[in-house]
Amino acid sequence: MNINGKHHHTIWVSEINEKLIQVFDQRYFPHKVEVFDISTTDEAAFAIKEMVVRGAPLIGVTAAYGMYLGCIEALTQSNPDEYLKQVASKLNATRPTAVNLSWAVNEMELALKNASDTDERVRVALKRAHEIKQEDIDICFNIGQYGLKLIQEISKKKNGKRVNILTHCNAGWLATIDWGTATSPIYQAQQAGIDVHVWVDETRPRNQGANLTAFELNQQGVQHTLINDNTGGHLMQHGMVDMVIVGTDRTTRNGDVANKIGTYLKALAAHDNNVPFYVGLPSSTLDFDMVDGVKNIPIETRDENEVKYIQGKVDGEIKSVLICPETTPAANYGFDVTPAKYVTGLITERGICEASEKGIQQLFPEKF
Ligand SMILES: CSC[C@@H](O)[C@@H](O)C(=O)COP(=O)(O)O
Repeated sequence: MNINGKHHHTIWVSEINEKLIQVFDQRYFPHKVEVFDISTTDEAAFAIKEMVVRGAPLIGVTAAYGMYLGCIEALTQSNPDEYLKQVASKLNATRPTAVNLSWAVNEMELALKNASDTDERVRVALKRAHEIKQEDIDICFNIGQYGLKLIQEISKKKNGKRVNILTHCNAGWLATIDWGTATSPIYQAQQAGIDVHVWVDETRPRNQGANLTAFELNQQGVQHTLINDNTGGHLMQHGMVDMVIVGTDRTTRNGDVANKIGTYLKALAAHDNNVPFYVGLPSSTLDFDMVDGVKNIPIETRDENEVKYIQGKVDGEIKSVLICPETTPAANYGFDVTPAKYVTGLITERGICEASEKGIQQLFPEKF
């Protein structure tokens, strides 16, 4: 999608140096558009952990390129195989909830199995990382095609009147490579000429809705309104939300959905008000080995200062402001799990299915 009218992906290999991976530094959007350089595996791990890049699919692709950098670093190691294993563990340990991370590292390890020597490994790793990146673009486009049909149906029912969609956090193109998951249907609806408007949850504590989703919708010219995190229920009670679309960091084989903290409360409000609640996801976010997400999905906890301070622009400078007594302790759970029974459907690259083992199996029989 575009920034200031120019098409970009969220991650790319430098045109002048094949050993340099570059990303937008998402810690500073919307105030600054800055590029962050990743030329070592430590920098790749830092970028994921510190949320220079974030969003499950982009975390996965960054880890894939991290493995490629690992293959380059392994060239000068006495035990390259052992070194690469350590790189895989280091990347896997950066963020626990998004399963795309371990999925991508595993895909890279599978591709590297057949490489004959360390030089060959570097070539294979770069090729596979490029493929994973391209696959994500195609997958997100397809999610958009299926999701578009849902928006078209609502638009038709409303005789072309504005379709109001609520989203939480950022499952937009900034969380992927292009298109996004939750936003892909929205962008495609906009391109199809549908009158679409997005309620953007600010998404405390890190405000990915305010900082990222509002930024990217604004850049694409999609009508949107920023709301604080507690507003969705009220809007739903008053018929002001036609559907909810969110992303996910891990969805279990029975359809339980882990996503940014606060998603569960939106699902409860949607359920109580008969508002359809959809989840857009690539199959790399499906954890086919796990059931009972509430019990089993590891939930990331982060630094309490993310809750105690708010980052914003003051007099032209990005600053953090304390919003509570300095000694008040804060809890910072990054994600919650919405049980499958509250999910109307999963929008995947292969179509839309029920959030259940049966529904997922119909689309991905080879995984069962
Ligand atoms: C397509 S992105 C899906 C999810 O990763 C997204 O909704 C989300 O919760 C992102 O959380 P973040 O902590 O910003 O990485």
